[in-house]
Parts: sequence; structure tokens; C-alpha cells
Amino acid sequence: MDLIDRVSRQFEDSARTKLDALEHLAAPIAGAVEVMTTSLLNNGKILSCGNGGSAADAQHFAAELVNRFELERPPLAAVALTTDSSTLTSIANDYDFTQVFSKQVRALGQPGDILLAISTSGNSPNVAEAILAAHEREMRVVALTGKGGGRIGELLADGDIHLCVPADRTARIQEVHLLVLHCLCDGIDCLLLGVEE
Ligand SMILES: O=C(CO)[C@@H](O)[C@H](O)[C@H](O)[C@H](O)COP(=O)(O)O
Ligand SMILES: [Zn+2]
Repeated sequence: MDLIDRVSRQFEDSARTKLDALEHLAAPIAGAVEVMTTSLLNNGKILSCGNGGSAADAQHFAAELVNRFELERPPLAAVALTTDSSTLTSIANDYDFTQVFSKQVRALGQPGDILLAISTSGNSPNVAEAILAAHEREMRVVALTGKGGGRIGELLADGDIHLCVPADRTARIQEVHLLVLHCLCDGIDCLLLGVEE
């Protein structure tokens, strides 16, 4: 086995998956930027969630809004629902792991807020439950999925935005998700600050 060859194939596969996704995702990403920016300008906030690597992505995105992305701007309202171990363990222990995000959405979500729901399979039950809770709270959902979108694709309502990566490998989908999150940060800054380039 030639490891260098293997690494080369991972890079090529990742780059190809990203370029293939552009055609599918450019327009809905632009739509998600507008929906998120409108919510933030109206004193809304973005709640983000996901499992495993997608939990890290949810936190990564929230940190870039609360702190900064590439430009100086005022802090923006975002909360990752993946970070409070007391809340997560008490909900999972007393109820069920499927409710770890939905209970937080019911506690924190307000009409006009946005749920950023991340799942490469589209099938994580706790992310699906968070979407149902967001709809109850009159929140719009931006869903990042792959593998055809799974159950989450079926749960989305009018006004929600589905960013489904046309790929089947979890790692490749995650790599596109990170690019999408940076496009969202860049687009939000662009709309807020009126950046031309
Ligand atoms: O990062 C990885 C795999 O690359 C894993 O931690 C992965 O995120 C976990 O298996 C998740 O539980 C998968 O959940 P999902 O993306 O299907 O919703
Ligand atoms: Zn991973």
C-alpha cells in the first residue's frame, strides 16, 4: 500500500466533491445567507446542532458569529446546542438522547430565530427532533445534510433551506459542510458590512 498515493486520492476526492457540490448548493447557500442575516438584523439568533464531527461544525459556526470571521464587526447572536454537558447529560439521563437538542430549542428558541441543523446522513434522530421543535417555535431551519437528505429532508417545511451535499461518504460531506459554513459566515459579513469583493 502506497500511503502517499492514498493521501493524494483523498485530496483529489475532496476537491472533486466540493466542485461537484457548487452547482447544487450555490443558490441555496445564498438563500441561507439572506435568511440568517435577516433574522440577525431583527434581533433573532441562530441555534446550531449536530453529532460528532457535526457537533464540532455547529460550535465552529457559532464561534465565528459570536466572535468574528475574517472582518471586524459587532458580535452576532449564535448558540451551539452541543456544548453544555450538564444540560446534555441531564436531558439524556432523565429522558432520552433524542431530546438533547429539541428541549434546548424549546427553551431558547423564539419566532424568527434560525435552527442550523447538521447531519451528514440526514437521519440523526436528535437533529430531526430539533427541527420539529423549531417548527413549533416558528423558527426557520437551515439543514446541512448529505446522502440524499434522509428523514431530515422529509421534515423540512416551506421557508426552510436544505443544503444537501450530493455525496455518500461522511468525511467528504463533512468537508463540504465546513466550506458551506465559511460561505455562510462570509456572506453574512458581506451583507452586514456591504463588502464588495
Ligand atoms: O466525524 C465523524 C465521521 O467523520 C463522526 O464523528 C460522525 O460525525 C458521527 O458518527 C455522527 O454521529 C454521524 O451523525 P450524522 O452526520 O449522520 O448525523
Ligand atoms: Zn469526521
